[in-house]
Amino acid sequence: MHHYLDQIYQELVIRHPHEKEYLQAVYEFLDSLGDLVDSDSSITENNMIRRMVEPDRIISFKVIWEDDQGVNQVNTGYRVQFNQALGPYKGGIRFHPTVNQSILKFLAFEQTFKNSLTNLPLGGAKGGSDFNPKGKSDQEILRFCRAFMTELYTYLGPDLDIPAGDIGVSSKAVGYMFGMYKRLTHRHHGSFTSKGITYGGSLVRPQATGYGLVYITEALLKTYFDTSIQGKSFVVSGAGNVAIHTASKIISLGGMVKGMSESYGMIHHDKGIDIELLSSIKDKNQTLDQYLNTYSDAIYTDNPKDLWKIPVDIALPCATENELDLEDVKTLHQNHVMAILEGANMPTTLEATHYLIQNKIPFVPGKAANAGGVTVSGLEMQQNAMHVTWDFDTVDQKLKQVMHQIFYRLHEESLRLNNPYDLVKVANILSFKKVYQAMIEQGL
Ligand SMILES: NC(=O)C1=CN([C@@H]2O[C@H](COP(=O)(O)OP(=O)(O)OC[C@H]3O[C@@H](n4cnc5c(N)ncnc54)[C@H](OP(=O)(O)O)[C@@H]3O)[C@@H](O)[C@H]2O)C=CC1
Ligand SMILES: O=C(O)CCC(=O)C(=O)O
Repeated sequence: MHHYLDQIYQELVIRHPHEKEYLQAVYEFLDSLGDLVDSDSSITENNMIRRMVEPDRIISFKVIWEDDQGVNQVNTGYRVQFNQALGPYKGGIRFHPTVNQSILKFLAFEQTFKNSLTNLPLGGAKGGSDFNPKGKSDQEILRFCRAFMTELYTYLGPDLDIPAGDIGVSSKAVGYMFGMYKRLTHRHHGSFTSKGITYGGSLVRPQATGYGLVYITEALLKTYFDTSIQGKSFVVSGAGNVAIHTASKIISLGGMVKGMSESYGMIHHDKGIDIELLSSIKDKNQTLDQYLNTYSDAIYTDNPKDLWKIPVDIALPCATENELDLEDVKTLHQNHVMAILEGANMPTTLEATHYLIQNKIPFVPGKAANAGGVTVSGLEMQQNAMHVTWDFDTVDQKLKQVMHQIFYRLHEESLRLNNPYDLVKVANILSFKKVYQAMIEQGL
């Protein structure tokens, strides 16, 4: 890494030695900026990058809620408001037992630069709690969401910070949080996205991240291979919001999804996953092995990593951070994978990312490939501000346009830099430039 950038990184290691996900995201980012720093001495003189890699603020609080047995439970809640140079803070809320400050800092950091790539006027944030919604009753989730919002609401608002959903935060949980926000503020305004359709949500928001990922996959296949999704085989990790909508869009375009996973296992169906069946298994809170009751020719294993051993044309990690490591990408490469695109945030380890770039396997990082979710969140904010509702096709077309714009800008820049197989570097450079310029112009 460039000496000056390495200095900044080493300072962060000393200040936050245990925040490995945050350090990983910052390392990947800084590692892309060397040439830019060499070409413009003002970047080192104004020291802006040092200010850019630390969040503006971290709000951390205790959440006390009552379970169904009447016992008080305690969790930790957070909101990391990373950067508001481009607009109000914006980013999802995650409920998962693994949530900690490091994970939310990495997600908020990534969100800042993802939002920059969309060209929407949005800053970056992320929040959440180590609360585990799995196995909780509806009333427990309601009580938790109310308690969480009671602590957080004062830091939110349509021109201040606008959360949305993420892992473990269903549209129901968003509704409970927004409902509490309104009780506390007496305001009904666009201070949340991924809301329900009946109270100001946007059509296409539930599908947006998955559809956006498929739109960018289409553009990549056309550009690098002059082909389409029709007849291509895929694996899609996860079986949540992003994965399910990714898989159903692929199938509707004539592609075949050969495998999907959850944290405890994976299902391989060589004739193509029946996504309606898989979704209904999920809706009934059943485990993936139930799929075999209908399709005895499918294979279930209790290791989600077996997914990456299935020979396919395209792999789409859509579950969680660091789920795709060096061994996995080597296996995919041996099996002649054509491209890998990140539906999740930072699902690929640093070593695996380097391997893909070195071996010229087209790879689109999450901050570009999964920007569809926040894009439609931006469109939801626009509709709320204008008090209008757009139909499905209108929102879908706008989403497609933004995703294609992101991809073609990255590709063009990669050609300009003579390195069409390093879209990580160009995503970081392009997103950096806009945030940097906005910070300079506002004297931040
Ligand atoms: N929702 C959105 O709009 C956006 C989401 N993202 C990112 O996409 C990813 C998925 O989010 P989302 O779909 O909303 O979350 P969900 O909670 O809806 O789904 C997550 C899914 O991933 C599975 N999973 C978790 N860990 C693993 C693992 N190690 N291997 C295989 N599967 C696993 C979960 O299984 P189980 O239930 O067994 O834990 C679950 O099926 C996250 O990285 C998120 O930050 C990015 C942009 C926008
Ligand atoms: O819609 C949003 O505000 C953010 C979505 C999100 O959390 C993400 O892009 O990771």
